[in-house]
Amino acid sequence: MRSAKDFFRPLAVGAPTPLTEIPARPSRAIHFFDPSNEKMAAKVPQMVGTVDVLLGNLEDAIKADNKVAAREGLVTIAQGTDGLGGPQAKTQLWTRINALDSPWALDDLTTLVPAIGDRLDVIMVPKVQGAEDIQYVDRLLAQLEAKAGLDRPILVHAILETARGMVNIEEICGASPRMQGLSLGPADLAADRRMKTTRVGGGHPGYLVRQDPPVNDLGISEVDANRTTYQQDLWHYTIARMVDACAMHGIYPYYGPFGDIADVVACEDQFRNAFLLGCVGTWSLHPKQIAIANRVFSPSVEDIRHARRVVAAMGDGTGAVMLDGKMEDDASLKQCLVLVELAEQLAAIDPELKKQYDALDGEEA
Ligand SMILES: CC(C)(COP(=O)(O)OP(=O)(O)OC[C@H]1O[C@@H](n2cnc3c(N)ncnc32)[C@H](O)[C@@H]1OP(=O)(O)O)[C@@H](O)C(=O)NCCC(=O)NCCSC(=O)C[C@](C)(O)C(=O)O
Ligand SMILES: [Mg+2]
Repeated sequence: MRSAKDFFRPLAVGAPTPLTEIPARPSRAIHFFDPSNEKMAAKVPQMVGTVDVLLGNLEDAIKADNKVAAREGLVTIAQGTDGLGGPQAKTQLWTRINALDSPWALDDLTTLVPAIGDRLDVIMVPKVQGAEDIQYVDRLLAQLEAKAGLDRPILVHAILETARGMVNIEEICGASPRMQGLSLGPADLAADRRMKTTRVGGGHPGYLVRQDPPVNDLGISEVDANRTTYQQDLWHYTIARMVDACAMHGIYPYYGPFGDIADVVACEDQFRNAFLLGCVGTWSLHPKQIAIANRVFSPSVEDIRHARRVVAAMGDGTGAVMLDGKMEDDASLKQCLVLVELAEQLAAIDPELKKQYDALDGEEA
């Protein structure tokens, strides 16, 4: 563990000073593309400005034979695409490097940082097991940033994909001032936990609770298979744990992948559960998931209307008032302010959303 006085010191001479606060940049959809896939790569320039984050994936889903092509493709795309990546860009540029124990991770970092370090906002590290993985990347990035003369630290995002990573979640979040956030890796995590699922995220029809049975005159249950069942969320515990760990450390939780690309309805449900629990965004694997993520992770106009009314009704923010038959007080005001602040951040980059929220301005509180 680093002492508090050293925590915000650069880990290499000449490396940029770590940030004391992680900027709340909109990142509703982190859209994955394979930089070695010509068709996908060709779509990147037209996606800039339409999605909050474009992520060049180098890890799983990239064939072993294409690992070098993906890395080089990402460099070409980052260098040749205007408006992509960097602190002022509307669309951030992230990458997911290969796992730290793979033959590719070191070359990923030593190639990308000198070539496109000024464009790369966040590096996603897969299969993080504990603070030691983050600390390794932290020091190496500092050395590479110093060598490349970068003036801004590249942030780090961990994917939770192992039981050990989940158990060590708080120490992972607090391992470095570079830590930007966490994502759920449901497929690897399920395998590591030996869950009996075969999907990439989403629910399972077998994970359910069933309505109580009818009871006969003697008070004995009559077993009836045709009772209503309610499918439960397999990921509730994991997401809730991520949200707490991130909130405690001032970093951001994200859902992750939803592999049933065709099922846009269940995808939206899963994303919304994560939004309501505190996540700021999710992954998009296919272009059609971007609009779903943008919709779900932007507060609705109705929520903002209500939140603004509570803010207005609460005056100096203390005490209790009645609004529409409900009690509002300091704590409900704080919840409303979370939504109002998020709406302001999103309106600053999303003109369509800004128009919708601005239309509320004339309404009476
Ligand atoms: C699902 C797939 C195979 C369907 O790909 P497709 O070609 O069959 O789909 P399509 O509907 O036919 O595509 C229509 C058009 O969109 C393009 N397209 C399609 N996808 C994209 C994209 N992402 N970005 C940009 N363009 C895309 C595609 O090339 C095509 O272009 P065309 O009209 O010119 O022919 C494809 O979308 C894909 O490969 N997506 C990315 C998958 C990925 O990144 N997986 C890894 C993340 S999940 C994960 O790793 C798990 C985790 C966290 O580790 C753990 O839980 O453990
Ligand atoms: Mg994985």
